[in-house]
Amino acid sequence: MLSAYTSDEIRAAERELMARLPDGTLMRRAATGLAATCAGLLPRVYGGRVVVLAGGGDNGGDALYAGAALARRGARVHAILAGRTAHEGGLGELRRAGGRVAEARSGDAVLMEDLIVRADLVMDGLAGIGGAGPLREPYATLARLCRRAEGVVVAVDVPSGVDASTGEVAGEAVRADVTVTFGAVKIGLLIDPGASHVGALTPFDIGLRPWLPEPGVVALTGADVAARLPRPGPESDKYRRGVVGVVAGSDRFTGAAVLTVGGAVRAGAGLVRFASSAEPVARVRARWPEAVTTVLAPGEGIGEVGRVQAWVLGPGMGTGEDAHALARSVLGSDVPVIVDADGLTLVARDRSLLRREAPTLLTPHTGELGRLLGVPSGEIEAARLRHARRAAEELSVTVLVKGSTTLVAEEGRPVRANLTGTPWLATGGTGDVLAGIAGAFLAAGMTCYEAASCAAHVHGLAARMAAGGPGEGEAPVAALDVALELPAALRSLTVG
Ligand SMILES: NC(=O)C1=CN([C@@H]2O[C@H](COP(=O)(O)OP(=O)(O)OC[C@H]3O[C@@H](n4cnc5c(N)ncnc54)[C@H](O)[C@@H]3O)[C@@H](O)[C@H]2O)[C@@H](O)CC1
Ligand SMILES: [K+]
Repeated sequence: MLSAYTSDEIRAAERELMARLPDGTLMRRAATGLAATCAGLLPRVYGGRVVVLAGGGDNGGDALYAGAALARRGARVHAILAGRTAHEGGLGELRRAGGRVAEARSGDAVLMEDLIVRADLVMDGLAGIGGAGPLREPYATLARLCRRAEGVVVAVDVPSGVDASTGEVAGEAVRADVTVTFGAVKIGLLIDPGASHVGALTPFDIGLRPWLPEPGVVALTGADVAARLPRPGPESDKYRRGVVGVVAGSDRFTGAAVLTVGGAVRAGAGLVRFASSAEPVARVRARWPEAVTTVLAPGEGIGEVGRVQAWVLGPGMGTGEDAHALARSVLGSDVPVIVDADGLTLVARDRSLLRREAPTLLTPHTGELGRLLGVPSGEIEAARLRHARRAAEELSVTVLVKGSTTLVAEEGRPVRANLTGTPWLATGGTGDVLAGIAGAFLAAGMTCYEAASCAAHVHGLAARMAAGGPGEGEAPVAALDVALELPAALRSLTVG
């Protein structure tokens, strides 16, 4: 399990550790790790062109010390100082190692731009966990110039401009190829928009672990998911493996039903019971003969469908009066329910639907979450963590917020960030598949929190496999491809 922390938590741990070590030890450790990573990224250290962007704080200090280490190995290092002051020790060491220094406020702008664009490696030491609010000038201009860098951009601790505690980006921010982060992963490195500025995340241990608190955000690894997934034993039968009920689709939207059932079937449900109007039932029967189907008359509830251990409610079911009555019938059951898509619209209109004893998992994208909370979706995208937590608290449910970073929030537990997502997943119908997967896991006896976070992981993995790896040439995926790839994704997970 990967644990992530706020800036304040990291600082508190640093204070504890620093009190037990000679002055400057931690920065030395950090700079040594940073220099080693940078050396590995340069085609050749000797003669390599390195630009160090140094802010006025300790983040700049790390970068200057690391620059000095590279200069001692023969790299041609230029530091560009963004602050009115710079870390004294780091600057002195860089100068002694033969590094050159320019000041962003007074130096030749064209020359500095040229240095950044043509460097083999740019180290972003503008701001780390001490960064606050949108980057001011000249920090912002330097961060912007990094986009044009032809060489590799290495963020020191945090890409400057990204809020280390939340992943929020209020203005200009560095887009790094690699981020070397010290002591522990910061929350903002896992959550978009911050996460998409990180590049390859490279944690470097400086010994903080014993002083870190319980994390507020965590991410499951493949081994964590493998250890949690239900595996059939010799005693298993379809009922023990879990019966998922799916209420989805309508005469207008039949595809959502096929995809949701597909997600559940391919993720290993013992049995899927599908209930809807005649047209989606016909489509589901044709595509998934494994499913047991029931045709519901308009306004009819789920009374005759048979026993299930968890329901998936919503994809393509419509939002009219009959759909509302059906939703009430499903949410009136005493088993866990996943509410997705149209189900979320119904719940946003009538929150009384959520008053129930059994657990509920909502799976909104940011637009749907916006409707649930009465907040524009742009605000949610800019501050995902805050809104995911707020939704879980306000609605007293487990919430899985879909999007470029999928988050699972439940009151009293760390938020789980999913790391397997891929931009290829941003295509119609993939959410239906995700709801089906979560349904299969929930019916097998997992909690909403575990089922949601494991489903997000497996869903992302299946999408990546369907899209092909970077080496193989990537391609767009369709939602059904993701469902079909699920067994391979599940097979690839091994308990570590
Ligand atoms: N505290 C420690 O023991 C250690 C700290 N380390 C480094 O120290 C960093 C934290 O250092 P600091 O607390 O000095 O803070 P930072 O260096 O992260 O940030 C403060 C600097 O950024 C500038 N700044 C902040 N927000 C800005 C904005 N919006 N626009 C323009 N400039 C802005 C400030 O003026 C100041 O110069 C960590 O991220 C890490 O890189 C490491 O050396 C490991 C050990
Ligand atoms: K930085």
